[in-house]
Amino acid sequence: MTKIDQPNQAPAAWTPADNKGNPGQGKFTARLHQSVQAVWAGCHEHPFLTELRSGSLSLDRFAFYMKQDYVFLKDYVKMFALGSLKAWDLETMGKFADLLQQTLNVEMELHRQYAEKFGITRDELESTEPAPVTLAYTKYMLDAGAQGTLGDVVASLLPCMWSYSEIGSEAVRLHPECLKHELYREWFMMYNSDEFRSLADWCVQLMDQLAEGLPERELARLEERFVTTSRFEYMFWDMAYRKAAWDI
Ligand SMILES: Cc1ncc(CN)c(N)n1
Repeated sequence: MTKIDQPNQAPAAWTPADNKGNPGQGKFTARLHQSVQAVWAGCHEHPFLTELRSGSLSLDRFAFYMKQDYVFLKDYVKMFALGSLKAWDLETMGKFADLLQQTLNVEMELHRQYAEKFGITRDELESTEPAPVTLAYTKYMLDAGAQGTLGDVVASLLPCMWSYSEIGSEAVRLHPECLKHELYREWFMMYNSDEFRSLADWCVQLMDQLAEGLPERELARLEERFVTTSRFEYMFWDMAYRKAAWDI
């Protein structure tokens, strides 16, 4: 397995372009990973995730997360539609179309079944009002995708896949006790699965392909997308921990 096939670790080191116009070395995703080190570390160490790993997270906090995540997923799948729309080759168009159908018809059904184990009904999921952070995150992502190129779609989506894959695999590797909780273990198994890892892998590789040969101005915009949605990932954990809905 090459480094790039392991989305849970940063790909080979990145050096920026110099001021004589020479391009930087290494993978663009290494630069992205470096730029969010502190944000992702903040996610790993957020009480929502430390308590989820130890099994001490309260069920009402997790239920809040599940409901907001359902709202999130509805817009997340629309990003796949945008990916298919903005791609130029049939293979990438097909991959995004498959992801759309898989997520909409398989993963969201699994989410509904999993939510039932926490006493959340399907009606409750469907009628969940987006909390401010969920709304800001999903609308930012959809706007970035709608206004931009396929690179913007992928840069905005990448933290969703890559950070969750890293969270799932690091949890199981470093805190195997996370698999002991009768309800939360399923969550860790999903994000530590080979399927999820290969999805994150694919997205990392696509990002590097799309970044190849782009001028620094465009790379900087893609980096900004990636950093922004990474920050939203952090805020999503924090929102769920605080159960931060509208307070007015
Ligand atoms: C907020 C959020 N971000 C990412 C994922 C992983 N698809 C998720 N389920 N929810």
